[in-house]
Amino acid sequence: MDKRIINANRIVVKVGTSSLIHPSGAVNLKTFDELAYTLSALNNQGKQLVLVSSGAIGVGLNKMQLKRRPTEIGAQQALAAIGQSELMTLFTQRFDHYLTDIAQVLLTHDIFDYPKSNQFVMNTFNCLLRDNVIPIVNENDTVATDELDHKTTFGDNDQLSAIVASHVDADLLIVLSDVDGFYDQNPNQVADAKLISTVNQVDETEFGVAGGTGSRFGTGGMQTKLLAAKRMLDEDRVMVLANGSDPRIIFKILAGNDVGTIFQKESVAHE
Ligand SMILES: Nc1ncnc2c1ncn2[C@@H]1O[C@H](COP(=O)(O)OP(=O)(O)O)[C@@H](O)[C@H]1O
Ligand SMILES: N[C@@H](CCC(=O)OP(=O)(O)O)C(=O)O
Repeated sequence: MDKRIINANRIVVKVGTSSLIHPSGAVNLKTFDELAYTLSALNNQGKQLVLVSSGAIGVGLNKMQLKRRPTEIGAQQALAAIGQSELMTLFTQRFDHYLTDIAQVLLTHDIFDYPKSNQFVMNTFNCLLRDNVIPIVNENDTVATDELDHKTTFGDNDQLSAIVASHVDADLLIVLSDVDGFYDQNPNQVADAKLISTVNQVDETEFGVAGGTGSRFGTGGMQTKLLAAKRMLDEDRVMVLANGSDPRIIFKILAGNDVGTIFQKESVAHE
C-alpha cells in the first residue's frame, strides 16, 4: 500500500467523549496522557495545534457519580459546567507534565458569523498559536442549548472542529473516535463491516451508511463526522478519522501510514 502524502503544519485534532471516557463512565486517563504527550511532542517539533475536546458532560457525569445523562437541558448544562472545569484540570495536569501550555477556548457555533466576534476569536487563536500555546476548544454548553439536545443540524464538536479548522486555515483535521475509521456499515451493528481507507467525496451513499452514536456518552455519531468531512472536502482540506484509543496514532497519520479513513479530494491527493 502506498504511503499517503500529508504535509501538515497547522493541525486541528478533535477528540470525542468516547475516547476520553471508559464505557463504565470512568475517566480514561491513558487517553488524556497519550493525547497530551503526542500534542506536546508535535508542538515541540514546531507544529501548530488546536485541540477540540468533548467530554464536559461525560466528565461531569463521572464527577457527580451519575450513570446516565439527564434528559432535562438545564441539568445537562449544569453537568457540562461541572465537567468542563474538571476536564481542563485533567488536561492541565497532563500537559504540565510535558511542559506544554494550554488555553481554554469556549465557542458557540455561530461565533464566526459575526465579524467582530470572529475578529476577537481569530486574534485569540493567532496569539495563542504564535506563542506555542495549545488552544483547547469546546462548545460553550451553558449557552448553546441546541447542541445538547441535537435539535439542529449543527451543534456538535465534530462540525465545530471543522469550522475551527476552516477559520484557522488548518492543513489537516484529525477526528479521533472509538472506531478505526469510516466503515461501509455501522461496525457496532454489522460484524463484517469493512473499513474504507479513502473517501474522495461525501454524498448520499456515505450518509446512507452513517449511523448514530455508539456509546452512552457520545452524541453525534457518524453523521456529524461526515458533515465535518464534507465541509473539509468542499474547501479542499483533508480530514482523517481514526481510532482515539491510542492518540499516538497521530504520529502514524502524519507519517502517511494507511490508518483510519482519509477524506481527501482526488485532485488534492495528487497535488
Ligand atoms: N458507517 C460507520 N462507520 C463507523 N462508525 C459508525 C458508522 N455508522 C455509525 N457509526 C457509529 O459512530 C460511533 C462514533 O460516534 P460517537 O459515538 O458520536 O463518537 P465520539 O464520541 O467519538 O464523537 C461509532 O462508535 C459507531 O457506532
Ligand atoms: N460539548 C459536549 C459534547 C458534544 C459532542 O459533540 O460530543 P462527542 O460526540 O463526544 O464529540 C461535551 O463536552 O460534553
